Amino acid sequence: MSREVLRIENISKNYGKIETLSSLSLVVERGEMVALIGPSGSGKSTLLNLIGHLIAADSGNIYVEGKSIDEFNNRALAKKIGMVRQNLDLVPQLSVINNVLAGKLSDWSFIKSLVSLVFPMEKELALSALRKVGIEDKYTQQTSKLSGGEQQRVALARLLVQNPDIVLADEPVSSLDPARAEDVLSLMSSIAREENKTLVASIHSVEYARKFFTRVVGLRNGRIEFDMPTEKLTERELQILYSLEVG
Ligand SMILES: Nc1ncnc2c1ncn2[C@@H]1O[C@H](COP(=O)(O)OP(=O)(O)OP(=O)(O)O)[C@@H](O)[C@H]1O
Repeated sequence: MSREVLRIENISKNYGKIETLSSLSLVVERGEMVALIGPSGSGKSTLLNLIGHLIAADSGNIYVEGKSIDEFNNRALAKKIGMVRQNLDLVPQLSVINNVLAGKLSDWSFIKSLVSLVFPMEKELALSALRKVGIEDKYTQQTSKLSGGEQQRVALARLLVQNPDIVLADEPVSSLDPARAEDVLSLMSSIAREENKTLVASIHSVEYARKFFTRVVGLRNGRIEFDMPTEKLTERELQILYSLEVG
């Protein structure tokens, strides 16, 4: 079986006159952990949103396991791709367990989904995900009452229940203090490794990119500046990537 899970071919995306991504191509193989780094505004979130099919490209193609992303319906795509975003997309008024089970919604009928809001179904599934992320004891709590770090864990547990092959994460730890950020990243990368998932995440900290990812892609002005195994990354590439343009 081919190891290629994601192929991005000549993707361009403009917002008005701003060229956000410019004929960008990237191939990702199963099990890779790819960190997208680059200055603010370089196009990291836009790229992730395109792969997650939240926005459409102006031109170019994206293939998931060899099939064009446009050929997947929402349910089929949710089995392949899951996303954790800055705002986490959790429903604050719901209990932790109901937010976790939302990862299963694409599999369930509308009625089953509604009933599950009152009587959490597949409780064991949700509890085992919460156990993996270390907050099983909080399952009945209202999600809004949890700390930022705990809410990140709820989002990770929801992802475990959704169980997609490819995990996209947009700044997954930007709102956390360093100790918690390391905790969440280490959890995320060990889950990805154990379950042979593919991880593509935008990350501001080069230090975290080095520590938790196998491959690093540097974006600047919507183009790939470099793409290499993390251990090969040197100060020189970083200086060019983050240097300010004058004039
Ligand atoms: N919905 C939008 N409407 C207009 N412009 C947008 C929109 N989304 C992104 N852009 C522009 O596209 C460029 C790239 O934004 P993007 O959020 O992808 O960058 P980023 O690398 O993720 O930045 P950051 O690290 O600050 O999150 C920016 O110039 C931004 O202003």
